[in-house]
Amino acid sequence: MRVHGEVSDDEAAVAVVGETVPSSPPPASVVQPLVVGYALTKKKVKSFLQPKLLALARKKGIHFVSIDETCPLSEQGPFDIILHKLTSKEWQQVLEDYREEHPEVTVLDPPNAIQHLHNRQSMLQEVADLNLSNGYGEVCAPRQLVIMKDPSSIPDAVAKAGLTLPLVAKPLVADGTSKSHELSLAYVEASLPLLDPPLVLQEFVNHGGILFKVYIVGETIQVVRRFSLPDVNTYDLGNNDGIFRFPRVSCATNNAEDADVDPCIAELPPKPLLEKLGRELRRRLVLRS
Ligand SMILES: Nc1ncnc2c1ncn2[C@@H]1O[C@H](COP(=O)(O)OP(=O)(O)OP(=O)(O)O)[C@@H](O)[C@H]1O
Ligand SMILES: O=P(O)(O)O[C@H]1[C@H](O)[C@@H](O)[C@H](OP(=O)(O)O)[C@@H](OP(=O)(O)O)[C@H]1O
Repeated sequence: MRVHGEVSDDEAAVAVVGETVPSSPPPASVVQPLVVGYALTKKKVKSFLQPKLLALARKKGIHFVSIDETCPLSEQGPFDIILHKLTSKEWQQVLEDYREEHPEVTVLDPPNAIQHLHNRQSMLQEVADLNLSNGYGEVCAPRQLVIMKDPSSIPDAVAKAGLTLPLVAKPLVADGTSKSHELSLAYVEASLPLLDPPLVLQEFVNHGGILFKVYIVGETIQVVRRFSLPDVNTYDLGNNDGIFRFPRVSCATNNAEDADVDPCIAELPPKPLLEKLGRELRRRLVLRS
């Protein structure tokens, strides 16, 4: 990387989304901007590269440049970092080739590391294998089962695996599409053949209707409180046929920061536990951030 550390407002380079990188070297007294090339879907550009973030980046001397996927990557840049979230096989290959040619550029994250995260089975297996507990608490994954096809086989598969209803069903592939974020809930066995494989089935875990979403970048941890599915009781179990679908249960608009909930439920998870979780997951998943 060419530049580390912050620059003052006066020194900061002007970052414009989609702007090309200046090729002539700056005077020695001017700090070079950190150039982040980004290859993101339109949806992600809209949600992520918001004016507030761009203004902050500008202050810090970080320069975002749009990558044109239709042109050779090596002819673009130079970049310090490539930030990407595209899933095609061709793009993964382009990135792998680029990484070999440009080991000095940080690719966030390397395609082979992300493979794990495109599949909920492999992603959650890492959590299940963590076996993490310290003086502050414990991290576990709900019991789960993968169904690849044939919805009519689900009741038998569930019985064989010893999973207890109700079950949540999540698409196996987590590729950033709206469909991949859909969640289904089945209370009774007769509803299970209505599900749509390939999917991961998980035991429903009562958690007081509040979820903590943990964002980790390097050593920085940010936890937010969101509304979630309410607890299930025995009445629900006997009175809900069919499949209940939830598109975005704990999305940003379901903010529960100021909700009037039992402090025992709303209390944030202990930081030392989250620090250990972040470190362990990063190591196991070979992720950079
Ligand atoms: N096993 C479970 N028991 C009870 N509720 C669950 C369970 N798994 C997920 N949920 C609920 O479903 C929501 C979506 O879960 P999912 O695992 O799809 O999260 P996610 O992929 O991290 O979602 P996103 O990144 O889209 O916010 C959670 O926010 C939570 O409210
Ligand atoms: O807004 P929060 O609560 O942080 O939830 C995010 C999800 O965790 C991400 O998985 C979404 O990104 P993808 O849709 O690319 O997976 C991401 O999608 P977005 O970038 O389109 O907003 C968000 O839904």
